[in-house]
Amino acid sequence: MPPIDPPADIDPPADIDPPADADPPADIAPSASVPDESPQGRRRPAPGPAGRAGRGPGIRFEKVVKRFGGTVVLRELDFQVAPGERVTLIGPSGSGKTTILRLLMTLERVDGGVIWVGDRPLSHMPRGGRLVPAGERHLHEMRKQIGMVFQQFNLFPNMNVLRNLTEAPVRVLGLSKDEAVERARRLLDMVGLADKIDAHPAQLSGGQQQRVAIARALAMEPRVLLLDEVTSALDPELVVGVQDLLRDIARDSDMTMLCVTHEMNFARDISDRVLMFDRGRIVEEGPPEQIFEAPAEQRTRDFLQAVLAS
Ligand SMILES: Nc1ncnc2c1ncn2[C@@H]1O[C@H](COP(=O)(O)OP(=O)(O)OP(=O)(O)O)[C@@H](O)[C@H]1O
Repeated sequence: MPPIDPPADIDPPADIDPPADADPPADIAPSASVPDESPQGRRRPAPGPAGRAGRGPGIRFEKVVKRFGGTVVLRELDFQVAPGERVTLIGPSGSGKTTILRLLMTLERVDGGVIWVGDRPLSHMPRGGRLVPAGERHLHEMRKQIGMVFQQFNLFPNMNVLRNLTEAPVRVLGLSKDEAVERARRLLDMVGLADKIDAHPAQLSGGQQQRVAIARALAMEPRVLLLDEVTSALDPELVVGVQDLLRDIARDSDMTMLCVTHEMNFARDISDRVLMFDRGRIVEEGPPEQIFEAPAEQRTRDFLQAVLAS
């Protein structure tokens, strides 16, 4: 297989050298600007609500390029997230935030560069001393670590709540039915929907459906949790309950979390760090208090003002 082909309109990145035996260092070291502990000291070694001990892996985007047709959405994007860190992506519509989550979820493939999750490339796999685009089996293995909650819930409409929560743990993780049911019951209890176990999605409010979707993501015990505008499809009175649930999850678990939201108070509460995007690039990053109270860049100020006015 040839080395990674950069798109024609982008300078080719330097060859991506897989480390000796194709194993780069274990969890990506946090960059100097990444706090190791949140100010609240909320990182706990205890198992999170998903029952898994240990921090989620670090994530690193290395010169990542994504194009849709002739449009370059991400142009050699570099950033990293420390193990267990909670990072929120903000920025104007179309700046590439959802695309970043979809690349991590392997719903989209990179057109250049490499995405690392912990010590393994997500988008590529080592072969013959080079990194080559990942095959389906590699993607399937990597995907198990990553859970995503979508704006539109994406529950299976023809399955009841219990089956929505047990289907993938049984099929993908190989749990026995009893184990999966036990896990589902525990999670439904946690999200306050134990009494809806037999309901179908259409019988639930949007807020309840989103809680089920959160429980379903956690049922896979992901080490990375991606949240994409999870409250923007909800009626205003349902937003608080879902946000409170996610605040608790962020506080109590050690997953690495990436969140896209237009809710700045929510972003402030759950993030260790905020990345401000514009046209596929990071224009500013920092702890939430810095970004929201003293943004350095005019584009960040303009964006925050526009969000406040909306
Ligand atoms: N499947 C696709 N096909 C074509 N273009 C796409 C596709 N997905 C995203 N795009 C384009 O990529 C750009 C970035 O989209 P993306 O959804 O990542 O932005 P965003 O910052 O998440 O925006 P928003 O805040 O509105 O959700 C946009 O111009 C969008 O139209």
